[in-house]
Amino acid sequence: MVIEAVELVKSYKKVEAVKGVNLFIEKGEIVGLLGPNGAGKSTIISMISSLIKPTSGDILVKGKSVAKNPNEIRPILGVVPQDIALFLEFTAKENMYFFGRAYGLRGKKLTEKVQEILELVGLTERQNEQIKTYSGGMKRRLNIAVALLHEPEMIIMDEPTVGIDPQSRNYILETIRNLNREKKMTVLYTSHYMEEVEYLCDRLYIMDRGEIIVSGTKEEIKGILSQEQTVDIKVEEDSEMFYQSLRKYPGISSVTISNQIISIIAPKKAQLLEDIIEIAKNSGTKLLSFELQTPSLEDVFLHLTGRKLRD
Ligand SMILES: Nc1ncnc2c1ncn2[C@@H]1O[C@H](COP(=O)(O)OP(=O)(O)OP(=O)(O)O)[C@@H](O)[C@H]1O
Repeated sequence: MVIEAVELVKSYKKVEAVKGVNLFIEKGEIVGLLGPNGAGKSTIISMISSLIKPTSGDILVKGKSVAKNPNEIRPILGVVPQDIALFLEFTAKENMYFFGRAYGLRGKKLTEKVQEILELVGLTERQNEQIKTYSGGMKRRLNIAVALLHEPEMIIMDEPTVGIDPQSRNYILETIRNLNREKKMTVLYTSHYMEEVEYLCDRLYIMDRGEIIVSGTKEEIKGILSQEQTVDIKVEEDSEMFYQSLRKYPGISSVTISNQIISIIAPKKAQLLEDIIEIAKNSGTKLLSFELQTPSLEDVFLHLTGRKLRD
């Protein structure tokens, strides 16, 4: 096991940011930590990387307590923070040399490592430009490159694709996949984008308000909704009465509305569509279409919390 968190708690004066979290990450896995803003993801990462101390509980990295052995643990982990931690006036290459030296790399080894990693994140061509001229996505790619310089066994990424262009986002996702497949890198990836976690991760933990609300493989998690189905109902005009009547339908666990599409999570039963048509008729609502969806991780979150991941 590379990481094990046991009954991890972090309290601030007014908030209990992490409330007794247990999680583990095995060697070679890509594990996702998925949750909305404020769920506690960054706090967990800061505790794993020994930037902040847990209020109680412990984190073991390869069996050793982070709190007791921070200096032994840092070389094992490459941490990519949410904020860009780079020198904007420097070129990408200069930034890499600066951080490489800070990690103790010198001479040929440093030169080779810098070039290898710049190639990996797709910045070889632009390495001699000051990074203040870079796009947000390129800066994030360099941020990842810096975290890989000391050849960590595991990389921990805190929402590395927030606010960047789709091309850089895809590049980052592919880079992580390749690192895992080709270099057997263990990865902890946090995000509030369900699609990214779904694409990348073998196993995941879904967090909300400081707690892990569900964990398992994607299939296991979606299996929670195996007795239910998601139906998108398109209506001619939004109707409060139709919406409220649907909410009262037996077994319905969620009803959300956006742009004339009402999405429901309801029990799988043959009569469901007929019942919806009846409810629509009684509330004078004209239905335009139905679409049955396979449940997504977003639906599981909605089912468990009654809220959307990105509310
Ligand atoms: N230094 C701090 N002092 C007080 N409260 C804090 C501090 N750091 C985090 N919190 C609170 O702890 C909770 C969890 O925050 P955290 O940043 O870990 O969430 P997150 O899931 O990473 O969300 P985001 O994606 O917005 O970073 C939030 O309510 C936040 O306001």
